Amino acid sequence: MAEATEIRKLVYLVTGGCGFLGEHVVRMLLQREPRLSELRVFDLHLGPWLEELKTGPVRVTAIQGDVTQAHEVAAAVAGAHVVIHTAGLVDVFGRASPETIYEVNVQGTKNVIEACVQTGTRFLVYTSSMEVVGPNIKGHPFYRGNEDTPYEAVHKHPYPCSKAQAEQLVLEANGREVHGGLPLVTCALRPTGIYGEGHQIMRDFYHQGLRLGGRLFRAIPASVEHGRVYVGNVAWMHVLVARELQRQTALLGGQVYFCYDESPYKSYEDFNMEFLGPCGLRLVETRLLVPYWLLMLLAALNALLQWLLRPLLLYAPLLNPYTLAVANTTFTVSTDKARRHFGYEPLFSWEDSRSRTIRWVRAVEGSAP
Ligand SMILES: NC(=O)C1=CN([C@@H]2O[C@H](COP(=O)(O)OP(=O)(O)OC[C@H]3O[C@@H](n4cnc5c(N)ncnc54)[C@H](O)[C@@H]3O)[C@@H](O)[C@H]2O)C=CC1
Ligand SMILES: CC(C)CCC[C@@H](C)[C@H]1CC[C@H]2[C@@H]3[C@H](O)CC4=CC(=O)CC[C@]4(C)[C@H]3CC[C@]12C
Repeated sequence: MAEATEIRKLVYLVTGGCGFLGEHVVRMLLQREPRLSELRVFDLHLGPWLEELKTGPVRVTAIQGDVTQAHEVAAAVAGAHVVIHTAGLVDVFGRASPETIYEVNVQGTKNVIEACVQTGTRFLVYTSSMEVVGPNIKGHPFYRGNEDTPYEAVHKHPYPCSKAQAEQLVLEANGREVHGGLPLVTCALRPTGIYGEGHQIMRDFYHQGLRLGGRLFRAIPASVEHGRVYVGNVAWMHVLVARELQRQTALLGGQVYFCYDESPYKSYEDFNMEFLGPCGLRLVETRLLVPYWLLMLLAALNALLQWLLRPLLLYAPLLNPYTLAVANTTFTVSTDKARRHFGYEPLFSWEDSRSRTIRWVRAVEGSAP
């Protein structure tokens, strides 16, 4: 017991700690970071599940706050050794304005960096995204690429633009002098499409399938590969990189890493069927009935309706020209950079990731959409 208290001396802050990924990072830190003494969970909306975490050996501090408010961020960061910045506005459906997306994702990240500099926090891990690379607006495939694969990253949509800007800010901040005179050490993780327990879009597809009598209709050719990674492995990568950033500052500082695991390369829809299939849904082949030009037309119509209805109501369906382009462009990664740099191996096998996700979808079954 005395030993455990002796080694527990680190304070971590997780921004966005009540989100889909953030919750997994929080739980993973509590399970797998033995040097943790205090875990600060910062989010705009705090989850009630945080209460159950307050009984363990680590002090869990819930902080309701907004990353766009510099003073709130600085107060939360003060005294933390490590910040894991996952908070972000994940919106590719036109729910939020481009200004709001920029404010949260870019200004929020600037506030986190400045708070580290002002208060003397030295280690910052940023949750970036595959979207900072692509798919680009030209629809070029990125086929099993790695962090060094050349790719023309051209964005127009506010979400990837904001993530790319924020990532650049984080990487440029590496080496800046923080309060106390030591250098800031930063890195960025780029998950591909995350799946697993708590994944809202998977839940949406599941409920949509139930409404359609147990069927989903294929929209994207099976040959288009879309990179996916299990949320538990993404969380594990965050925990590991945060730990190793403190030990190997020169090697890891200023680096980017794709998040990867053993999840198979498949199309977005075929991949979802790995979980939705065992829960009773089937994917109906409709390629001949719904040609791609018709999907593009529907997506454009959705965008038009969104614009027309905006003064009256928020119309934000899953299908729009951007989501169609992302789903319809091959983007997969194949890399071992995280293994080489900080010894990352996925914690959950594909079988584990799959069965955990299926179990969660089954539990969602009774819940309202
Ligand atoms: N879901 C995915 O497939 C991927 C997500 N990412 C990135 O991972 C991170 C987490 O994403 P998810 O967990 O999927 O999203 P999420 O929406 O479930 O979680 C984001 C969290 O940030 C919080 N947040 C939003 N605005 C905030 C603000 N102004 N101040 C404080 N907290 C705020 C939200 O309340 C939420 O709890 C994001 O940065 C996202 O860009 C990257 C790649 C893929
Ligand atoms: C019937 C349609 C054509 C299918 C629509 C599926 C889309 C809603 C999703 C297909 C690909 C997803 C995105 C992708 O996984 C990459 C992402 C990374 C992020 O950082 C945030 C989420 C997302 C943009 C993700 C969003 C949903 C899709 C567009």
